[in-house]
Amino acid sequence: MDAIETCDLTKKYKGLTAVDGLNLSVREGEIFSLLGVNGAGKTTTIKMLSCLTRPTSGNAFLYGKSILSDSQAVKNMIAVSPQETAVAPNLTVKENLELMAGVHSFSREKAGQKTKELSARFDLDQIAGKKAKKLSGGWQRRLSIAMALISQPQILYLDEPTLGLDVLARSDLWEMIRSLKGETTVILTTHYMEEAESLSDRVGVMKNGRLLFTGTPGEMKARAGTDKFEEAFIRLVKEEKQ
Ligand SMILES: Nc1ncnc2c1ncn2[C@@H]1O[C@H](COP(=O)(O)OP(=O)(O)OP(=O)(O)O)[C@@H](O)[C@H]1O
Repeated sequence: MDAIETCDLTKKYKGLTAVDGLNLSVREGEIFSLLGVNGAGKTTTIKMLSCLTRPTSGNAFLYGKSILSDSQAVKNMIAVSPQETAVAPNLTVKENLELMAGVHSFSREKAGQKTKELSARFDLDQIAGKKAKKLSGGWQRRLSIAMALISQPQILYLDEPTLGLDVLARSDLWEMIRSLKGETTVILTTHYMEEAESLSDRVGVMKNGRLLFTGTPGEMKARAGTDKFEEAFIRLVKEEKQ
């Protein structure tokens, strides 16, 4: 079964069509990057898929559950790590993870167990007692992703996961994201083409609310007739008539 399937998904804001008849499928366990220049409709798509905003028309199904008629089931299977880091600055790393476990009403025992498990898995145990505000941007983002994983989501949305990070922090986060492959379906948005190429099983390119292309990074380069991914993206987006 596809993890996500959208059927003519559309969102209009007054005179503007932000997402225009999107038909997209994302396979279970893959890392799928949604690409597009500013205003292409990526965030609006993700907002609809997370039931944060209702489509004007069309529908989407997450593991067969409709965002329109089964939004509670959809919300239970997703987690989001937003662009603005979602950590509580004055709480420690451990407290942030426990707080998130509390949000999901885990028993104290389960909260402790999940906190331990995720801290160990993502090397957060060495900084468990540190306040989040004292962490570097890369570690804050790492914590934010670990917090999103507490509920064991089937689908994880990562919005610009390495925005503004230095090259080392970025490479560490890439490793973290790669480790989720096959376990959690990951949808990520990014403006860094190197990141999309390096992490994605498949990519989708949007422009003016429409999907121009879906396929592997290799297929995208072949389609655009270049061996450079960034160049392929530019060609695809520029070639499309306004
Ligand atoms: N709440 C809103 N009201 C009116 N217009 C909106 C609203 N949200 C988004 N838009 C418009 O919809 C279009 C798509 O926006 P969206 O944020 O989905 O694009 P994006 O691809 O995520 O861009 P970026 O890469 O800059 O984040 C844009 O023209 C934007 O101005």
